[in-house]
Order: sequence, then C-alpha cells, then structure tokens
Amino acid sequence: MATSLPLPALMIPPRVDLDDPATLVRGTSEWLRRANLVRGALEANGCLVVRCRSPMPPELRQRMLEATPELFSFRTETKHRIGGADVDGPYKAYLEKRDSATCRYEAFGLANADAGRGEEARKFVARAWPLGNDRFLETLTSAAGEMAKLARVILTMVVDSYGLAHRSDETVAATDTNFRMYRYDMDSSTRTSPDEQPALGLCAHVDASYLTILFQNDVDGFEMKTRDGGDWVRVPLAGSDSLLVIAGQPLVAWSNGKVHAPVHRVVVGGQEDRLSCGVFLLPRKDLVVDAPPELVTADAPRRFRPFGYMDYLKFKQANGNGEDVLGRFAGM
Ligand SMILES: O=C(O)CCC(=O)C(=O)O
Ligand SMILES: [Fe+2]
Repeated sequence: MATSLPLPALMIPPRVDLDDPATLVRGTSEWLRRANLVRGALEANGCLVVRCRSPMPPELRQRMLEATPELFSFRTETKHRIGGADVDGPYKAYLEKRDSATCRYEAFGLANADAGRGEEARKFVARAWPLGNDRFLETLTSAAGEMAKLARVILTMVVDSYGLAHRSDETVAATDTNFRMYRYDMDSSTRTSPDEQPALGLCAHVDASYLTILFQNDVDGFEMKTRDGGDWVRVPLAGSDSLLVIAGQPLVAWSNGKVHAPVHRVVVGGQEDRLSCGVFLLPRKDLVVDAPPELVTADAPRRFRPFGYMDYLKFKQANGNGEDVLGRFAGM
C-alpha cells in the first residue's frame, strides 16, 4: 500500500511585477520602487518570483520546454558530443548524474549563447543536427538571449537599489551567462514506485552565479532553506507568466553579505519528467569579486576578502556545495 509522503511546508516567494522591463525606465521612481522590492527579497531569503511576459514570454518558455525532450533523446555519446568541450567551472557542457540514489538528472549547458551573433548556439545545434534544425536554433537563441537580458536587468536593479547606479553598467558588463536545460528523468529504470520516498534529483547546493533565473514544466520539486535555517521548504511552481530568481554566492560577496544565497535542491518522485531551464549570470572568469567601497562601512565591516572568481569555483568544486563554502574560502 502506498505510504503517504511527508510534504514539506510551502514557501511562497515575494512576487515582483517586471512584466515589461522595457517600459520600466531606469532612474524613475517606479524603477527604483521595483528594484527595492527585488533587492529586499534577495536580502530576505535570496529568492523571488518575477512576473514577466517580456523579454521572456510564456509562449517562448513553452516552446523551449517542448523542444528539450528531443535533445535528451539522443544517445549518451551523442549528448556528450553535442555538449562540446567542457567549460571551466561547475557548468559542464553536458552532465549526466543518474548513478546513485542521491542525484538523477542530466543537463546541457551553453555558455554565452547571447553573445556575438549567436555563434555558440549555432555550433551547439550543428553538433546535434548536422543537417540543421532551424526551429530549435531559433528557440534556443531566443530563450537563452531573453533570459540573459532579463538577468542583466535584474542585476542592474540590485546595484541601482543600493544607490550605486554609477556602478551598474561596469558590474553588469563584467558578466558571462550560461543557459542550461535540465531533465530530471523518470524513465522506467529510475522511476520511483508509488510507495517510495521522493528522491533527490539535484543535491543541496548554493549557486556560483550572481543570479539564477529558472522556469520549468508543471512538475514541481524545487526546495530551499530560508535565511533563518530550519527545514526544507517547497517553492510552488511560479506560474506560466513568472520565473524564479535565486541569488548565488558571488552576489553575497559583492553585497558584503547583505544578499542571501539560499541552499536549494530538487526533489523528484512523480511519474513525469521534470524539465527545467535556466540562465546563470556569472562573474566573468577573470573578475576579482569584491564589494564596492560604498557597501563597506563602519556599520558594515568587510565580510569577505576580494577573490578571483575562478579561484572561488575551484575551491567550491573541491570543498563542497554548502552554505559555508564562501565563508571558508574568503571570509574575514
Ligand atoms: O532545475 C532546477 O529547478 C534547479 C537547478 C539548479 O538549482 C541549479 O542548476 O543550480
Ligand atoms: Fe542551483
């Protein structure tokens, strides 16, 4: 007989309406009001939902999610070839984790799909479909590009909201993006039986991005810890016109500890694959991550030493994914 599964408490993140950031004019009181809401949410629990139909329309999300199963249906060797050369750091070009009871997902990553003339996306699609797949290419280029745009708008809002509008452009310019597509696989070999506990799809971790923005199909499973600790809480699906925004540790360091980067994980256990996509807005590889002098004051003494982003990634890879990793690496 099926046992009832313990359901985690729900955590409803604050929602901020950024329905069309293009109509939000930087520097206006309306821009600043919403920027303050975004920053407040990132400081409180490192997490918010943004309502956004442009630049990332629901229709494009839908198209992207519908396109990914075809990509995941290639043979494993082909998937590694499609992924291309591994990029440095945690965001591998193609990653498969299904070997243990603790993780079961696979993901494709695409660095800077929005840069230049979309060369990276074109190469990616050509590796998968040597004869071309214009529809997939268009979907991938648009989705990755629009998500990157949105992530940069949100980072601009955060920096502006600290009263540091004069630093926003340089901060945002010194970023890379990585667009990722995930499948939490519920195929017959890994499917949980009805009386089995839900399994971890993605282990508990903190993100190595400034910001991560996610959307998914209608299979939930995203769980996090709030700033005050305690049990895991489940974040409900954001809804078809909304996206989930999470802060990562580089933003904690940049904000001198004001922003919180939540530990989060994905729990799966239903009968249906969970598909998700997201953009990671990352400090550029050569960047020294440091809090701006305005955020280091007598009342808020320096929390972290300046550090090279790549050095942080290497440390994180070697020393685990926990919340304490930034403090151990760069804490003062
Ligand atoms: O798939 C998801 O919803 C979460 C992915 C995630 O947390 C990550 O890759 O860092
Ligand atoms: Fe994450």
